[in-house]
Amino acid sequence: MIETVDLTKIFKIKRKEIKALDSISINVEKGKIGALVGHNGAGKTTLLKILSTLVLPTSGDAFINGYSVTREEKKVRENIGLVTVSERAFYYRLTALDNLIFFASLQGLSLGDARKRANQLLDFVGLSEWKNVPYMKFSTGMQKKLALARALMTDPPVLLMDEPTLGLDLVSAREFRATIRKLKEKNKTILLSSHYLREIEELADIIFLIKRGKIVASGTLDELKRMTGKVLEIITHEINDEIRKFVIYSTDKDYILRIPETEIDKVTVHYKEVEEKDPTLDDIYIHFVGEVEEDIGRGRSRPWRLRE
Ligand SMILES: Nc1ncnc2c1ncn2[C@@H]1O[C@H](COP(=O)(O)OP(=O)(O)OP(=O)(O)O)[C@@H](O)[C@H]1O
Repeated sequence: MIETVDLTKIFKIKRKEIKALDSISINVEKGKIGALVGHNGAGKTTLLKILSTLVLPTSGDAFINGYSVTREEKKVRENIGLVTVSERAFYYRLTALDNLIFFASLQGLSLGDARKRANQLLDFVGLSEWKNVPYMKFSTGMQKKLALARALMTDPPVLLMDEPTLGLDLVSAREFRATIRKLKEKNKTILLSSHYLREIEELADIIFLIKRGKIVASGTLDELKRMTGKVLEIITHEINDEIRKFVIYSTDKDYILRIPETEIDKVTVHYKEVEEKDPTLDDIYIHFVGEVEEDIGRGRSRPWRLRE
């Protein structure tokens, strides 16, 4: 299980303070997949780093299977596998197999056990054929698979993945998602961050929407859909700053917008056609997270009204 309680992280650079996480409380139950979703700089990586004991929180605490990241670092490390995006995480000249054996030896596995486990995991992530190839020849997809294999070397119950499919082609991303689903079947608890809403829709049991270090909404996809309500799909030929974030498609003459019913009273839109739809995760994201700059320098000096 993964739990955070009022987790706050403030970075201090010279005299400036950046609140990367602001009182975050989340919970991912055993055997479930949680997804962190938010803009660049929202705080997702910082949260994953705190959970993997790489960064200490300023206040609050986080627990991996009940072990505190601030007081029981060693126990936490035994319980987690971290999959990060850094390509420099492996030795370039060593083969995939030797890399895994090297890292396993750091974690205290005997050479025999490490070799056996490394071979099993290379098979599990689909890299068996490449096990004797130096890491420097690996594509991004293969690097990610190897990072996952390394995270699984000690068979940890909890996996933390920062953008696991970033930079992967369609087929590699699909394969990677299938592997993540297999891990769920093995009862692993997973927290991942992603920018790909389709991926989150496919994988996540619980979704956490983060905006500027705060959780602005969380729940299953169905719960978030209910919170967002119906969405109006509108065709209009006029656009303004208030509604720009809702545009999903534009032609020479028209814009197609999707605006949650609950927000329609707050904006001005002259429309030609309107149709009521169920919300997608894109609509949910725009509703709760929106544009990060949305409220900077744009005072809402008058109430916005829908006019036909
Ligand atoms: N070591 C650090 N020192 C100072 N500020 C930092 C540090 N790490 C992160 N930050 C700041 O904390 C905030 C959150 O960053 P974080 O990397 O956690 O966001 P993110 O949601 O993972 O973004 P991305 O999607 O771009 O990876 C940002 O404003 C970032 O600039």
